[in-house]
Amino acid sequence: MRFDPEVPRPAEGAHSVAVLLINLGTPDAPRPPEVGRYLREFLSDPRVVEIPPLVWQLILNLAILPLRSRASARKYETVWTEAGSPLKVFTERQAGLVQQWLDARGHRVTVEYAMRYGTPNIPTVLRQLKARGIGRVLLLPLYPQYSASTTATAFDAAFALMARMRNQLEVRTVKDYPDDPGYIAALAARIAHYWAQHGRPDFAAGDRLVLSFHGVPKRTIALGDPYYEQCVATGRLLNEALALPAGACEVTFQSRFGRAEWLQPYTAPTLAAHGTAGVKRVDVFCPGFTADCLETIEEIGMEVRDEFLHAGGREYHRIPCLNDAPEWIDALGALILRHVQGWPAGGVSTDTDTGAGAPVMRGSTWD
Ligand SMILES: C=CC1=C(C)c2cc3[nH]c(cc4nc(cc5[nH]c(cc1n2)c(C)c5CCC(=O)O)C(CCC(=O)O)=C4C)c(C)c3C=C
Ligand SMILES: [Fe+2]
Ligand SMILES: [Fe+2]
Repeated sequence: MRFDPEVPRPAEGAHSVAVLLINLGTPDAPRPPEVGRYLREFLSDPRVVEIPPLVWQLILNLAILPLRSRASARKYETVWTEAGSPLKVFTERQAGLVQQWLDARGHRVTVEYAMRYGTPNIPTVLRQLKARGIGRVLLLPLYPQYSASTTATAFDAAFALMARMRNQLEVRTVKDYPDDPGYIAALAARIAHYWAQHGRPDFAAGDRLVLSFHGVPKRTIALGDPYYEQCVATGRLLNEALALPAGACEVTFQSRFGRAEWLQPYTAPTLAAHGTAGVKRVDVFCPGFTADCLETIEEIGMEVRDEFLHAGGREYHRIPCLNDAPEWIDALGALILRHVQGWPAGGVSTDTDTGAGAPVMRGSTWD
C-alpha cells in the first residue's frame, strides 16, 4: 500500500484519556426566558417525561412552561450566586479539583464537565476533546444512583453524537455507584463534619436523620428502573457507616413533578408529620445530589424547613451536599482510576486544537 501524504496521520494524542463529569444542567440566568428555555429542553426529553410526545408538547407549551418558567425563575433567584447557578459552580469546581487530584498523582487524564441540558452541553465538550486529540473518554454521571431519567439520557446524548462520527471516540461509562465505599465514606464524613460543627442529634430522644433523594414516577420502577433499590441501598450503607441505631436514618423522596404517583414516602409530608408528632430536631441530607442545587438549597433548605417548623418542629438542619469535600474528590479520583484501567494514557495531549486527530468530514453529516 502506498503512503498517501494527503491522508492525515493520527495525532500523537489519539489515545489520550479524558473523563467527562456529567450533571443535569441548569438555566443560564434566573430569569423566566432562560429558565423557560432550560425547562423546555429538559422536559421535552422522552426519557424524563414518558407521555406520548404530541400530547405532552401541547400540555408543556400551553400549560406548564408559561407558569413554571416564572415560578421557577423566582426560586432560582433565591439560590443564585455571583458565580452563577450553584449546580454549575460546584460541578465546575469538582472538575478542577479532580484534575488536580489526578495530576498530583501523575495520571495523565484530562477532566472536563458537561451538562445534559443547557451549557456546556455534552456533544460540544466531546467535540472539543476530540479536537484536542483525545481518543478515549470515560463518561461519569454525577448521579450515584442510576435512573433512566438522568443517567441513561446522559449516555444517549453522547451516543447520539457518536452515531454521527466517522472516526469514533472510544467510550466507557460508569453506570452507577450507589454502594461505592469511597462514596459512602464521603457521605459519612460530610455528615460527621456537620455534626462536629453543629452538635449531634439525640437519636435516643427521638431526633431523626432524613435522607432525601430526588423522586421519580413510581411506574418507572415497575418498568425496570433500579433507582429505588439503589437509593435504599445507599441509605442502609450510610446508616451502617455512621454506626447509628437501626432505623435512625429514614429514606424519603422529594421534588415530585406532575400528578402521577412518585416514589414514597414524600419528603415534605414526612417532615411535616415529624413536626406534628413532636420530633424536636431533624437533620436532612441529600445523598443522591452530589452538588447543592435548587432542589437542595431552596426546596430542602427553605420550603421543607418551613413545613417542619410550622408543624411544630423546633430545630431543622440541612446538611450540605458533597460539593467540594476532600473525601468526595478522593472517591471520584479512585472511581476514575478504576475505570480507566487498561487505558494507559499513552499519547501526549496536543492542545493545538487543529483537529488533526479528528479529521472532520466537511460537507457531510459526519463529524
Ligand atoms: C439526582 C437525580 C435526579 C433525578 C432522578 C431527577 C428526575 C427527575 N426530575 C424531574 C423534574 C425536574 N427536576 C428539576 C431539577 C433538578 N433535578 C435534579 C436531579 C434529578 N432529577 C437536579 C440536580 C435538579 C436541579 C437543577 C438546578 O438547576 O439546580 C426541575 C427544575 C426545577 C424546577 O422547576 O422545579 C424539574 C422540572 C423529573 C420529571 C424527573 C424524573 C422523571
Ligand atoms: Fe429533577
Ligand atoms: Fe423542586
